[in-house]
Amino acid sequence: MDIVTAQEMYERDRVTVEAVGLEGKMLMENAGRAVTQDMLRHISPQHKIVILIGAGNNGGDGFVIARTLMNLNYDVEAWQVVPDGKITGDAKAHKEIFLASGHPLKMYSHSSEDLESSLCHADVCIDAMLGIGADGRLREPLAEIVYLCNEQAILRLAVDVPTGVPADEGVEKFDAFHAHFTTIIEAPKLSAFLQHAKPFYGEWSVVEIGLPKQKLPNCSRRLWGVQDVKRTLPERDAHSHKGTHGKGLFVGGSLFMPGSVAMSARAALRSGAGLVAIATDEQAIPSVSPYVQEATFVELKEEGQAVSGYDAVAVGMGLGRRPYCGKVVKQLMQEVDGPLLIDADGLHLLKGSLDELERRSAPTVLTPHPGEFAHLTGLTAPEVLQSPFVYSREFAERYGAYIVLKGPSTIITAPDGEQRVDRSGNAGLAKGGSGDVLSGILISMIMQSNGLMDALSNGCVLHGYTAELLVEAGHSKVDLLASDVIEGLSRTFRTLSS
Ligand SMILES: NC(=O)C1=CN([C@@H]2O[C@H](COP(=O)(O)OP(=O)(O)OC[C@H]3O[C@@H](n4cnc5c(N)ncnc54)[C@H](OP(=O)(O)O)[C@@H]3O)[C@@H](O)[C@H]2O)[C@@H](O)CC1
Ligand SMILES: [K+]
Repeated sequence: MDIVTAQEMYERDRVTVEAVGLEGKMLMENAGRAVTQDMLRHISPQHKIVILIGAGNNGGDGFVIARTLMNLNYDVEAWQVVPDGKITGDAKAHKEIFLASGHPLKMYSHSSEDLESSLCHADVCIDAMLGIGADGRLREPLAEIVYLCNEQAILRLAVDVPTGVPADEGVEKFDAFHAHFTTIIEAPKLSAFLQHAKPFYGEWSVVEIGLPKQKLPNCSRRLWGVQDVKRTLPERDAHSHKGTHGKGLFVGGSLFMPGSVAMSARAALRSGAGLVAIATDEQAIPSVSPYVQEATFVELKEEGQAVSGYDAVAVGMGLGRRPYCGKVVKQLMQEVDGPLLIDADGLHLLKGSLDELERRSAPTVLTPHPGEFAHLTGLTAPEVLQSPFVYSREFAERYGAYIVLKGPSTIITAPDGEQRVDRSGNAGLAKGGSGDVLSGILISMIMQSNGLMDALSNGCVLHGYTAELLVEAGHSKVDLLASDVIEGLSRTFRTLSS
């Protein structure tokens, strides 16, 4: 599923009208009816419903929704919250159809307390005030109405985008309608994945309104989910041997942090890697080896490691930040001629060798969380969280690297700017060790897949989906451990292949 900016959505609209002659008015009818159908999951004929209708096409959708619900005999009060003169074009046409159908329309005015009283007595409030056309902070009377709606103990449903939420990234502060559910039209907008905007959407779903998929412009961003994994996960060949599934090297771990690299290596094996070697401090080997009996070990040396003969290398997990570790990361960037994944302490140490990153011709994968990415880029973490799509694309393009920007919505970016978003997982993953497990799964996928983007996207979903399955099967989001996720991978692979 594509993820779009407001501009890209308008472009899709324009192409649809031009290429196949589906008019705006017809699209609005489709949109309103599809949204109504979706919202019927949350409302019943016993509910008192208030629908708030704004000036633009989002308000136009509102007229269609109100008419459809009234035709179905739902108990609906429709409120136009802007002056008549503001309603133009397709929205005006649908207002006329609404009125011609004999339905009553209430008008909001500043002095009116009626809306407040209606909201007080209602069970459900549908927000069709403002969609992707939102521009700047909410102006009156919308700001006041949104405040009123958010104050009520009422089920709040939003059409396309909750009023006040910018469709795109880059906006720091806004007030908005706090929806429990949002029905998004055609494609989720960027803000549905931003930490500070996402809560306003509540749970969201997407409805199709008849845009001609074959004719639409290509989109460089898409959502990646379990169905995509099923479609693209390589099958294990019956005639394969351990070499077929790759030999990975994990460089990391130290006397006081032996667990990280051990978990990465074990996660790689549990997700299908053929062979795994670990380069770590000599003193750490006795504590790591019982946990990953299948691995072989090499001593991590200040003067450099032998890196040939591996299909992929990961560095950084539990490595520490001792002065010589920076040299280790630099040497790997210079000498690893296959995929190199840099995580955790490796990312911290990378900051001093970004020129090496730019010089690499083999693929490099960086797996930062927003704080690590902020450190790498010189931005602040809030800046990263406000515009993660644009900053990760800029960095990926500038340094020719793959970026896996981790979070509740993980954004995976290729050096050519292609982006994929993985929303799988739960709060149980917000724990030490989760990143190490993810790195192991990613290395394993990289070694077994043809394309790097599929490998990274599938790896992220496998990690998150495993946490979901574990919580479904009895774990809680509180007790879940990173090591549970490793052992849970067997259930995930079984589920995916059934
Ligand atoms: N394929 C599609 O995409 C389809 C899209 N469709 C729907 O169209 C929606 C987009 O419609 P849109 O472009 O008319 O914008 P929309 O969000 O209704 O707002 C415009 C109005 O808001 C006002 N306004 C702006 N900022 C404001 C603020 N801060 N505070 C207060 N007011 C503010 C602005 O007022 P003005 O600046 O003129 O005073 C203007 O009148 C989209 O989300 C979807 O629901 C479907 O119908 C069919 C197919
Ligand atoms: K809305």
